[in-house]
Amino acid sequence: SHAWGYAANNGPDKWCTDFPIADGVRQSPIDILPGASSYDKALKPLKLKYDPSNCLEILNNGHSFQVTFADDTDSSTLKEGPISGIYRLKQFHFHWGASDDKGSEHTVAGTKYPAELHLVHWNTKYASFGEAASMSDGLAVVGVFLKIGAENANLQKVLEAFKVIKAKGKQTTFADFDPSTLLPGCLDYWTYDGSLTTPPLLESVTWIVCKEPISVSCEQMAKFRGLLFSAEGEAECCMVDNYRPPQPLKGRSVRASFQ
Ligand SMILES: NS(=O)(=O)c1cc(F)cc(F)c1
Ligand SMILES: [Zn+2]
Repeated sequence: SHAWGYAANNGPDKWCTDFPIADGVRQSPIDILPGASSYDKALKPLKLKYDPSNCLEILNNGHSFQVTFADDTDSSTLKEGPISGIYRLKQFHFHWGASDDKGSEHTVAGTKYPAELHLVHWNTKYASFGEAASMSDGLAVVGVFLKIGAENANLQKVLEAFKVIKAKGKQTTFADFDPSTLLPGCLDYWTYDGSLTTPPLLESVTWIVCKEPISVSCEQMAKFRGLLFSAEGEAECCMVDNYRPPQPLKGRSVRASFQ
């Protein structure tokens, strides 16, 4: 079975064994070089509309924690930006480090942030997330960097749920959460064609990475690191460094929505 993870024996350098697309032509994340990205005046502002009542549950899946949304209607959607059509929010999750000097998946001219938020959306021209995930224009993920600073009050509700989802496989109901509270004030972004950053590493993602980070305090980051990769009854293994390092650009261009 696919026991991929982030340890030396099953981490990013080993994923190509079970998932050969790991060495594909449009893999993510990447190191974003602002000086090498090209401003595209045709890029539209992001149009994000989220309905907090679509929020369903929060779960520890053994790789990260994720908040899942009801995606049976167009009430929580991403439109415009670099995409065409309507993409529905499916879930959001994070990647983070064992210390504040690392943790993000995308980097900006080599700069690593302590964490990165991913808001995952799927193209409604397809019947489901699962079908969309196998199509080159199937998914759109909005990435938001977290930077150490003031406590982020909008994260508190998520952090409070950690006590009941500490171990792999734990989940609990999570209601009335508005993910737009986790977006930066400025929605300038870089965009490029990429992939899922975890197995199955499918090359189906239009990446939309916000230039402006949101804040997180070091105490809040410590709470992220209190989650476990391990299930109840297993030897405890802290959920940290659940990020894939940047992958080769392989000729891709990165566009900027701003000058
Ligand atoms: N980390 S990611 O956003 O690329 C991602 C999203 C997803 F819905 C499934 C995955 F396996 C990976
Ligand atoms: Zn992710």
